[in-house]
Amino acid sequence: MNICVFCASSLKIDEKYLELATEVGAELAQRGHTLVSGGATVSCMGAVTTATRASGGRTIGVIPQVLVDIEIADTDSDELIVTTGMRERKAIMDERSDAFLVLPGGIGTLEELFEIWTARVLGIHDRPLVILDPWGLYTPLRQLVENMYEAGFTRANVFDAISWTSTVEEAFAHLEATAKHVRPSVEELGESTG
Ligand SMILES: C/C(=C\CNc1ncnc2c1ncn2[C@@H]1O[C@H](COP(=O)(O)O)[C@@H](O)[C@H]1O)CO
Repeated sequence: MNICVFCASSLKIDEKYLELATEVGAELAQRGHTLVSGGATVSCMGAVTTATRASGGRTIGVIPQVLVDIEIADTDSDELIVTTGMRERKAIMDERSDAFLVLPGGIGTLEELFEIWTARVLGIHDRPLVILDPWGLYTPLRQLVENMYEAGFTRANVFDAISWTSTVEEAFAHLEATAKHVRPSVEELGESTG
């Protein structure tokens, strides 16, 4: 699968979040998946891409020109797509992904999570959306959405559209068990075209 990982760009976070992103990148590659990321070298975004390639995995980075200009683009990416802006970037990350994994992050990560979550609740797509939150950063968010549900602001399927996990193993097991369409690998494509 092409798995999109949304995660932090901040340089101020605890080392444990970078270690988690590294573990996720390695696991993603070892399970034979391709990483779709925001194409930046900073923080967890950089950690997940570096670890994916270090474990033999393929990476697709999608980054707006403005971030290329400040020289944080992941130029080692197997495929680096430069977009005119953030909206186009998110649209391409969406198009290129079979499943979505959200790690601890800030408001940029939340924006990405909510776009995919909302679309799934509305039935616009049925791809897996998994949160990996070992330290409970998103527990208040979950509570907030529960409050919204109880007050009638969200649809009943809001929690069917997302899975909360706390270990890397659990997160990947869930992504793989619930994915409905899987892309042929680069090797399989090569074989079929001779
Ligand atoms: C120069 C530094 C960071 C540059 N900022 C970003 N670089 C790349 N991608 C970013 C940046 N800020 C937001 N994004 C996007 O949102 C997600 C992460 O945002 P968050 O607020 O850190 O959760 C990320 O997936 C990007 O798509 C160093 O300070």
